[in-house]
Amino acid sequence: MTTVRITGLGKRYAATTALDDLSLEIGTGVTGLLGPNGAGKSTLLRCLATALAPDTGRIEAFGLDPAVAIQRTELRRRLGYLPQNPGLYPNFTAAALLDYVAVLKEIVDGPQRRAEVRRVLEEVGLTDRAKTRVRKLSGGMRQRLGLAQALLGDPSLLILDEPTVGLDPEQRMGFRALISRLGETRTVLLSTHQTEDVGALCERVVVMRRGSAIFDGTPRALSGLAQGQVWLSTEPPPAHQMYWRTSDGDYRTLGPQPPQAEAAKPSLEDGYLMLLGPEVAAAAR
Ligand SMILES: Nc1ncnc2c1ncn2[C@@H]1O[C@H](COP(=O)(O)OP(=O)(O)OP(=O)(O)O)[C@@H](O)[C@H]1O
Repeated sequence: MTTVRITGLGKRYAATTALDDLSLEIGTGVTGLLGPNGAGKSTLLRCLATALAPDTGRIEAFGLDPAVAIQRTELRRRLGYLPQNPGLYPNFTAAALLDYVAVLKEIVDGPQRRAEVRRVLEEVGLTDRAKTRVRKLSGGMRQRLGLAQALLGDPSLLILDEPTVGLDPEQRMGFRALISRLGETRTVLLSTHQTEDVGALCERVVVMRRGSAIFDGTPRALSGLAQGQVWLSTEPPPAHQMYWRTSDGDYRTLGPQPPQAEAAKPSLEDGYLMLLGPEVAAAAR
């Protein structure tokens, strides 16, 4: 079911076009945003979180238009946002910070607020750090606290800007399980640079480049873009080809078949790199 409709969204910062006539419909479940640095992912998430007003175009979420003040307030009640740099007050304890945000989220009843703070701490596995000051938490713990504040009030729309950044592999697994579960009944839009996150988490992936969506489909369809174009060999391919060394010491090549190379099953990363090929190759030079 479509819950968010974005139509012709545009945003410029001086001479930079961050969003270029972007249209997108998002529904219940987890949708992943992939794209190179500067593609406009954070700008899109900020606009959706009502933290930034677009220059042109329209957003409609749960039938609410954030350009209209009263509807914007109602939408804010229904969304949780994890920004790229959440700026958590360093001298607050984890629990005090969540209590503070819970007040801002209009959870005014004391016992209800304390129960909600306990619930979100539990969700992100930080119960034993409730009394630790933010400045003493590790980067991964701060990231989990950032997610916890987004979960306060059980929002229907979760907007998560690079939620798995700074997490170790075990925490990443835990986060993926939590986000997948949240996506069963909510609309979750997240940005990431990790193609594995998208494969593990998202029913749908949107690839952005220079403010536009250049791919919109399932993770399987994104992998499929590299079908018949992925090769493994023990010897390096010709230098002009796009290739890299794998952890097994083999060479993985994208594009035409190099000499003595065998066909390999495409991964999501292969599909993504095929899509962005010329740009990635140019950046590597
Ligand atoms: N506050 C700002 N002032 C000026 N330019 C900005 C500002 N925020 C973003 N930009 C520019 O807008 C473009 C899109 O940036 P944005 O942060 O949305 O991209 P992104 O896809 O999230 O990138 P990343 O993956 O590096 O986080 C970039 O060229 C960026 O330099």
